[in-house]
Amino acid sequence: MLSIISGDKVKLLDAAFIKARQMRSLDLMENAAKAFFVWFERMFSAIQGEIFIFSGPGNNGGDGVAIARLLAESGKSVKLIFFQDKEQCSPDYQANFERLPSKVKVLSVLDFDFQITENDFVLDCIFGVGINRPIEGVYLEAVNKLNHISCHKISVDIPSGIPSDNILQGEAFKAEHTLTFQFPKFSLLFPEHAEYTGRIHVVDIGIPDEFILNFNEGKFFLRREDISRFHKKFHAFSHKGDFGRIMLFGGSVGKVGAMVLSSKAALRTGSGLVHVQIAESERAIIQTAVPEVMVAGAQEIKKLKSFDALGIGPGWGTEVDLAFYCSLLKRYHKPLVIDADGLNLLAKKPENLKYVPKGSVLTPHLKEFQRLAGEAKDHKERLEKARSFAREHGVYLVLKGAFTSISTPQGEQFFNSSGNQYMATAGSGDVLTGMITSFLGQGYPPLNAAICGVFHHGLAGEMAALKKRRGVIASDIIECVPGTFVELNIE
Ligand SMILES: NC(=O)C1=CN([C@@H]2O[C@H](COP(=O)(O)OP(=O)(O)OC[C@H]3O[C@@H](n4cnc5c(N)ncnc54)[C@H](O)[C@@H]3O)[C@@H](O)[C@H]2O)[C@@H](O)CC1
Ligand SMILES: [K+]
Repeated sequence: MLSIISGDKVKLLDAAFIKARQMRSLDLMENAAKAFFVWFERMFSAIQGEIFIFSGPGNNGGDGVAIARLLAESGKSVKLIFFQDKEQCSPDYQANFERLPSKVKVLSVLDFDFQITENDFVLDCIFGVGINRPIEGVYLEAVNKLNHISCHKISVDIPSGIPSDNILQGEAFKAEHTLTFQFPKFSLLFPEHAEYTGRIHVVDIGIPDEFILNFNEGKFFLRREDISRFHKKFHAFSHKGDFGRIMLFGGSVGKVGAMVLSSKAALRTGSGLVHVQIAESERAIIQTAVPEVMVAGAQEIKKLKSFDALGIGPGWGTEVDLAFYCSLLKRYHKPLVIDADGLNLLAKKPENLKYVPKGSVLTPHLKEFQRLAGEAKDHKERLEKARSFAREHGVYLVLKGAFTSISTPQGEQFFNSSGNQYMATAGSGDVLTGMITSFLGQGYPPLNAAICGVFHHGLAGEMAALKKRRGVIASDIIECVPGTFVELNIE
């Protein structure tokens, strides 16, 4: 798992690592430039355009100069455009400048005509995590011009102008791809910056995760290779009971589809037995749509404790009898999952939050979270609110969206890397509720259930989108859930 650390700690991290390894900062810059070069070759080997590298005065600019050398040595046509005289640039920038081969054409931004064509590349190495104020003057002029040119655009470490841990003030470079070193900078995960970052790629520059952990501030980035350790192992002697008995509450008149999706997703995630509690008139629908599901009667509701996990909310409606809801929460003492109308009902009467069993998983989308915790001026503040909410109520808060975050009662935050925009479709959230409830019912601790649910859900969305793109619907995501276990090699 990658630690996400703040920009001002990056310098401390670099210094500590360099000291521990008895290397030079220049060597670390070389690692970064090489990592970029390898990635670039892999991504764009088929495109033959000219490469324009815009280099600012700090070490981000220094990366650009080192990259210019590597690309030129591999036979590419490279122009380096600088903003400050060499003497005013960082020492590692200067050292790299001395090593530039003569075939790299070097010119001041003041003399550059911005003649760049569609097949060409612009590498944005103007500012990295050292940016400390909005860009202006010659930098702003260049960024504005570049943002109006159509070509391949890549930001190195972070799009220039975006502060590493805050919301952008003013303008920034708009990239198609951002190649970030070692871990994603926090602000790359904010929806406000999506039009600037393009696709985000993380490359290793040789600092081990364990080393970065020393500087961790409780934020983690979840990648594919991290997921298997959160899974429970089952064996040949495992029986239906081991895979859990769960009950889902929801599906009011006209919204039974939400329960169809949740219950199917739970079964596809591995649940042994799934009961649903739905409006009386809708029973035939669910039993036809999902014959594997059982409809709960008064007996099951009475014996709530015999269920391994509950999932509350998909399509429930807000007309639910609150006394019934509170009695569920009060009678069930194990972690459960609350989504959709289950959350809306809590937002209406926040005093009922105290009945939510500790360790439960709440899965609001941005609007539902706003109803629960109030308005936030931006995503940074929203994430802070999510962290406080999880702490205050002793729950795991899954804030859904791109880079879904999971805030824990201990104050940590995990950011998911799977998924895509095509999953923003009706019923996608109901699928996630079914999946997390399923993992919880299979005996996963709540954090593991939330992490596995969120990651597999996103991966299923990616798999569904391979053939269907914006035509993906929630049922397609469910169909791809089993394939995610195969893909991640989970038994
Ligand atoms: N471990 C890592 O993450 C590594 C980072 N490296 C690179 O180093 C970068 C950080 O380098 P620096 O700390 O030198 O920072 P930057 O390269 O981001 O630039 C900072 C310089 O720009 C000036 N500046 C800041 N904001 C400005 C503004 N709005 N207008 C004009 N000037 C402004 C500062 O006074 C300083 O001189 C990273 O983003 C990365 O690209 C790599 O070289 C090596 C390893
Ligand atoms: K940059």
